[in-house]
Amino acid sequence: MAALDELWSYIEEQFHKTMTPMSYTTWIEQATPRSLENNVFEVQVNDSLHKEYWDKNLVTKVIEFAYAYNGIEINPHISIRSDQDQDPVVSASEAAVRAEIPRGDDRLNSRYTFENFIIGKGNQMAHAAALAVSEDPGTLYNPLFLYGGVGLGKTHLMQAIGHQMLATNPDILIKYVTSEDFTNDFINSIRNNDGERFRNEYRNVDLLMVDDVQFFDAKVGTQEEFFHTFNALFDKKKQIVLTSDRLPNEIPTLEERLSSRFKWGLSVDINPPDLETRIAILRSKADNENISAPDDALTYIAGQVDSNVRELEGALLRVKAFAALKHAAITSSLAADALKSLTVAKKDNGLSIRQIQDSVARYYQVEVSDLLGRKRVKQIVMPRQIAMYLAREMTDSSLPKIGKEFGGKDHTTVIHAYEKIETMLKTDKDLKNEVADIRNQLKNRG
Ligand SMILES: Nc1ncnc2c1ncn2[C@@H]1O[C@H](COP(=O)(O)OP(=O)(O)OP(=O)(O)O)[C@@H](O)[C@H]1O
Repeated sequence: MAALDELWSYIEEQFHKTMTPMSYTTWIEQATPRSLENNVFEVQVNDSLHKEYWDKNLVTKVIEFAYAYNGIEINPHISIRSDQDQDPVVSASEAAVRAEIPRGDDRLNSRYTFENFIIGKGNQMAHAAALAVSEDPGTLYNPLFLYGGVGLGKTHLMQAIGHQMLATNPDILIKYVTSEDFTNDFINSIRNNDGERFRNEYRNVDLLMVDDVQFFDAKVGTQEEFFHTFNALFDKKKQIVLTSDRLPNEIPTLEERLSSRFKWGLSVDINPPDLETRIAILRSKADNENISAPDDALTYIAGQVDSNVRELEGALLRVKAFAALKHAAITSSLAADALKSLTVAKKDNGLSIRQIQDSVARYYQVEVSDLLGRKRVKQIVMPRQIAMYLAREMTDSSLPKIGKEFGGKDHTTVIHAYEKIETMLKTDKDLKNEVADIRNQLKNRG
């Protein structure tokens, strides 16, 4: 093991000297050396994209470094770690010294940099793809197509590519537009009879970023114009980055020739962040904005908003404003007060936590007192977590209230139960059916 650790330290040191801090964080810090036997050097990485990058760009260097270190020729073998040994949530800014980023295109948001992007399970592949593109634009993945739900960081990652490319070479030309801007520019160019200026503006850039291509106008030849823009840039090996809320072939108004081109490069999705990542995002946001908030308050907020980072950030700002109004420090109970109206949703009227506990206990043939107790046997832990999950899903109760009604448990216990069941429901069909049964029983209660 010692030989492995020492070799890895040496390799890390060499990469540290030669890579940008952000690349080092993404490619090296997120990799784990596993073994060194018969000169086969096993390294584990997060996903197929990291593996591809390693195989293409880093393996040869590792061989060279190892040879320089002890004169032995090793054979690196890069494998993808399984889901269980994932090591998510990397705060990029922790490890990376903030790169000197010159002022870029005025339309770029200065906050949307790689340094400000928190990497977690849902976005690590998209992040790695974006970083790879910024290091090697126009060749590796062209176009890069980022897709996923609302407010999950697609625009942020896309603009981070722009910032990073400008940081590497301030002379490059970049352009960021939404698909609607493109349409308007095109229509205006026809109206003003200056098609040439329009074409110059779009076809002479090194990086073209088009946000929200699901809104591409189906009329007035816009898509035809974009088709020619795309071809012109692609032929010159200029990088194109696109975002959308879904895959190209799922956009009904998108012409087939565009949709097929959009798939030429790499399409990568961004999924909602898990609890740990949400807390890390809030912590980074709080630090950046000098908001003093204890961990449990951030955990509480992260438990309330789970599928949209923009709303998550909004919730933090709301708590901050509420604290200022009350002249009070931020705590988890203040956060609960501030966010009360967020949790009052369209939920089943009049359903109590007690009714949920009764139904779940009956369904799994356990005692309600077991659900409220602290026994850790599997036959009880699962129904208890399911009951907490349903209490969160089907009532307006706050997390602390749910915790209290489950025998005085902490709200973090409720959040963990919720997250666990939510994750399991994605893959476990039996559990899905059971939870659906209980929901139906509760809905049809007489
Ligand atoms: N992983 C992350 N780390 C830090 N901030 C993030 C992260 N993901 C999203 N954000 C922040 O969340 C907000 C919304 O992100 P963004 O606008 O990029 O989302 P989007 O996916 O493009 O949304 P839309 O579908 O509405 O276009 C931004 O303020 C962004 O900085």
